[in-house]
Order: sequence, then C-alpha cells, then structure tokens
Amino acid sequence: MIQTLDDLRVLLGTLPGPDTVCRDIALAREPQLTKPRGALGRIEQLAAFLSAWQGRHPPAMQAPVAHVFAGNHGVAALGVSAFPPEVTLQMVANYRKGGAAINQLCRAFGVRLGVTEIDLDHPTKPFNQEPAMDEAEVVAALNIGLGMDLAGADCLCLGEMGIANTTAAAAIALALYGGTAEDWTGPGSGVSGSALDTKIKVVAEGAARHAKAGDGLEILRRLGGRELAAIAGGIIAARLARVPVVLDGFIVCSAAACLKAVAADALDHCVLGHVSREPGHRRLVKALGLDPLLDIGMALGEATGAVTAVPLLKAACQCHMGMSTFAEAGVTDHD
Ligand SMILES: O=C(O)c1ccc[n+]([C@@H]2O[C@H](COP(=O)([O-])O)[C@@H](O)[C@H]2O)c1
Ligand SMILES: Cc1cc2nc[nH]c2cc1C
Repeated sequence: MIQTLDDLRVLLGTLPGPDTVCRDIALAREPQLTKPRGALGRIEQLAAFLSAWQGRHPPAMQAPVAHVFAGNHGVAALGVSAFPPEVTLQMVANYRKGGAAINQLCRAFGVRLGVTEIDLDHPTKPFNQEPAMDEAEVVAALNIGLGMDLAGADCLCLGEMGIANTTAAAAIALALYGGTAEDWTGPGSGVSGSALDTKIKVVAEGAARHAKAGDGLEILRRLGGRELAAIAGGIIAARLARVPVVLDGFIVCSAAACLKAVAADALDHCVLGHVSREPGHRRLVKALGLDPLLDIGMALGEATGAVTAVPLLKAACQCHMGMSTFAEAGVTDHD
C-alpha cells in the first residue's frame, strides 16, 4: 500500500527485474525442439518471456486470471460518448451475471474473471476544467490495484469499463507524447460528427491544462480515472508477485504509459494482447514500443483483447515443454 504518489515513485525506481536464469533455460531449450528455428514465431518467444517474469522453468499457464476495473468520468457529462454514464454500472451487473463478451471469452479460454467497480456514484472531475482526481483519490484507486490478490495466478489480463474513458486515454496520450488532439481521439464506443468534435476539444483542453504539470503519475491523477489508476496499480502488483501481465486496448495502455513515463522498465513484464481498432491505440502502441499478439479489429475493452491472446500463452507453454527435442525424437538437426 502507498500513502502518496511519491511512495509509488520510489517503488517504480526499485522494481524487480527478470529471472535471467529461468529465461536462459528456456532460451537454451527452444532451439532443440523439433522445428526449424523460429518457426513458431511469437509463440516461441513467449515461453522465455513467461519463464523470465514468472521466475520459473517450466513456465505455467494453468491458472490465467483477468480483472476488469470500472470507473466513471466527469467528462462523460460533456457529451463525449455515444453511451450514457449509467452504462458503466449496468455493464458491471452484466459481468456479474455472466452475460458480457468477457464472460464468454473467459469461459472459452479457461480464464478466471474478477470485477471491481470503484466509486461509480462519484465520477472524477471534468479534466478540461480541473484535475480529475485529488491525490487521495488517485492513491486510493492505485491501492485497489496494488492490493490485488494474485496468489496462484500464472498471468494477469487487465481490462476496464468506463463510459468516456477513451476521452481520458486520448488526453493522457496527448499529454505524454504530444501531437494533436485529432491524432489521439477516435470514435471510442461510437461517437461521430459534432460529438466527436466536442470530444476532440475536451481532449485538447485537458492536455493544454495539465500536460506540463508533472510526471506520468501526475498526468494519471489529472487526466485519468479510478479504473485507470487501479490498472496502473495492478501492473505493479503483478510485477512484485512475479505474474506476467497481458495488456488490453487503448485505455489500459494509456494507464500503462503513465508508469512507463516514470520508469522506462515498468512494463517489461507486460505483453500486449492486441491492438484495438481505436486509431489512437495503434499510435500509442508504437510510442510504447509494444508489439501486439493479435490485430483482429477488436475495440471492446473489458479485457477482451487480452483474454483472446491467452490461448497463445497456453500454446507457448505446451509447445515449449511438450515437444520432443531433435535428440529425443531422432530427427536430424540442421548443421
Ligand atoms: O480497448 C479499447 O481499445 C476500446 C476502444 C473503444 C472503446 N472501448 C470501451 O468503450 C468504453 C469507452 O468508450 P467511450 O466512447 O465511452 O469513451 C469503455 O468502457 C471501453 O472499455 C475500449
Ligand atoms: C455496451 C458497452 C459495453 C462495453 N464493454 C466495455 N466497454 C463498453 C462500452 C459499452 C457501451
């Protein structure tokens, strides 16, 4: 638990690194397996990634978990979303009843789902007028993520639900990386026309007001939301618990970007599940130097793009340990 953003700054300066022994064991095994070098593409690299960040060899993917954090945003009242803010709470109820896309994907791929809504009755402040959160609010939301129980989890897929949070994500990206509000602002869950113009204006105003005010954590406080802060906390909790993270779409990546702005290595234990259809996500992924596992036109959020990549992580573990070596199978290796 942290008391202040400075506590988190200290934590970000002392994050544990990868287990290079386990990573090297995986890297040494991979070329012995009965396939031409590199022929399983990213699936091969994932085995070493998981070994390094789980701190174990063989890597495991028996118990993947996903967690969706929900929050409400003051800027929703400005008409920046196609949907009204009550949809955040309604979708949380849908997750609990098992009726959402994320419930089906978790069932399909054997992922345990958790959901935490954070103070939905108290939206953040409209960030084009004042900071979205005060320090106590952002610290409380960060602590929800930092306090996640990750015992036994083999990976953590992080997701969010929050009407208007693509406006927050765009403002964060503009504040961190520059460019224009148009570069980062897209349809989200479906705005176009004059509502999209309003959204662009709100993003521009928010970044103009807050971009120079401080570091990535200050940007998170001023432009983010409670679910974004909880996701940032969850990323750090996973690092400390040796649980690799699967990132989801535009909003999750904007929260992650706030951490990377403070500590360049903060996302080294994260893999990007997918690149979303939201145009700002592709731009943000490039700025973060991430390489998505999937690029299949999803743009839902709620951890769906992360969970859809879990079968690739499972495939990596299965192939890495289940395949025979050239020597075991009596297959002639190349010279
Ligand atoms: O993950 C993405 O890239 C993504 C792209 C567009 C929309 N969303 C989801 O849609 C909601 C935000 O859309 P909006 O238009 O209300 O800002 C929020 O609940 C997100 O989970 C998510
Ligand atoms: C219906 C709906 C479902 C969602 N799931 C994640 N974000 C969402 C946004 C909307 C609007």
